[in-house]
Amino acid sequence: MMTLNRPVAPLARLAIGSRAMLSTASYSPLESGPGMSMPPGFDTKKAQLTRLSPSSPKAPSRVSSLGKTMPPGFKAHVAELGTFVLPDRVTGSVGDRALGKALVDAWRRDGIIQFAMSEHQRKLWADAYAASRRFFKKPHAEKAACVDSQSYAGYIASGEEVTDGIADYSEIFTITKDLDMAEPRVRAKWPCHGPCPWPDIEMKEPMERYNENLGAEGEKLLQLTELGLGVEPGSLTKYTRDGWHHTRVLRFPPRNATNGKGKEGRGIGSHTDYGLFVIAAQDDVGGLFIRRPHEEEKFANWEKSAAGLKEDADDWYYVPPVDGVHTVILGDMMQYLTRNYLTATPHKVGLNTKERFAYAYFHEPSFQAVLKPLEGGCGGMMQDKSERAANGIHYGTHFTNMFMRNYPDRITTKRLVAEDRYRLLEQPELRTMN
Ligand SMILES: O=C(O)CCC(=O)C(=O)O
Ligand SMILES: [Fe+2]
Repeated sequence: MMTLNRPVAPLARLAIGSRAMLSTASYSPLESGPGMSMPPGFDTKKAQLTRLSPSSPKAPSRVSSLGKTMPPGFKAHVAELGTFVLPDRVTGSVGDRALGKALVDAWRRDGIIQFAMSEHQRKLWADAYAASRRFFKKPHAEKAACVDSQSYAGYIASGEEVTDGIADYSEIFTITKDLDMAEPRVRAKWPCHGPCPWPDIEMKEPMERYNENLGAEGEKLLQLTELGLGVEPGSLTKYTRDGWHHTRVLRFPPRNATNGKGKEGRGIGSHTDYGLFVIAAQDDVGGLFIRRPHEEEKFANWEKSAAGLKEDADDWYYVPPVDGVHTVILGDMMQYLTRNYLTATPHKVGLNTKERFAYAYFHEPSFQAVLKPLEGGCGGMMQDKSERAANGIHYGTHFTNMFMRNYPDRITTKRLVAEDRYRLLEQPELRTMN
């Protein structure tokens, strides 16, 4: 794997294969190959030069093969990312600060970062992947029985989810906070609160183990982000006490074996996710595309749907599968908190020639959190002095809005509406963190 090495960020350690080196995440030149072509009018030479800092030692010498897995029929650049290594603990050391800054810079430049899985995480992902394959192989009726009328956890059939008015082909098992019927918030009929309808222990145990680990990773990333932004420690992590973290375990059918409910070749339409970060793992098939931050591309998904944004444009970046890494993209709440200094990463999924499995863990604020934009940090660059930016956002309302929008026909949405649960979101106890 070839990476552009920049002489920056002294302590942003990168592991490439077995070698560790110093650099930040970066993009390689584009690549042409089967099923790929250059976007019209794109000048590779210029692109390479603009991605290198003036003092970069040399331009890349060969074109990567990572783009070979890109789903057919898509035009996109290939994102070749360096791989960060996260420390076991964040202490606020000089090294942590440098790493935090490098992460923030990479998100601002690329919209995505990639970090190495530990040996333990490789095992957790392998077990979750095996459980996912096992689950999705089950007969339809068995999978379809995994629903709950109070939570959005459970099975979503291919063609059931809607993004920007078009059915997605992803088949999903969603995991939300698993709360039994006696739990006070479930008894009080809080929207989206209820049990997770696990099919069996073989699915539950590995997924819970993996999620717990990713939860700790998410907290570490938040602490590093605080350091990178130069805001008070706790400015972000105060929102994730009892965070409304959730997971989407995903399977995508091959492009020639769909049920015809969606659009040819489209797995999930262009969208942004809702919270702080999405930490994701994918198998070796390939299908994920992202957009880099663009000054002129303005969106705020919590106000007006960003779904469908530039879906058919040519300037997407394909995120090739790399063994042993997690990727991290940003969500709506990170954009809101930083007043657009960090923006949510628009992304979409294409269908490949083979079925594809992926795992997306969403590190989120508490359902009850009312978020306010961060103060200070980044030399005053986090600016949006509008009243709108100062009002605060109730994360639970944003989450509920998004799930009602994605699953208009699901039993959970119907019950929420029939029982007028939505109005509870205004109550003070749903807006006060414990
Ligand atoms: O399949 C992927 O890699 C990403 C899935 C995704 O965007 C989502 O579940 O929201
Ligand atoms: Fe997503």
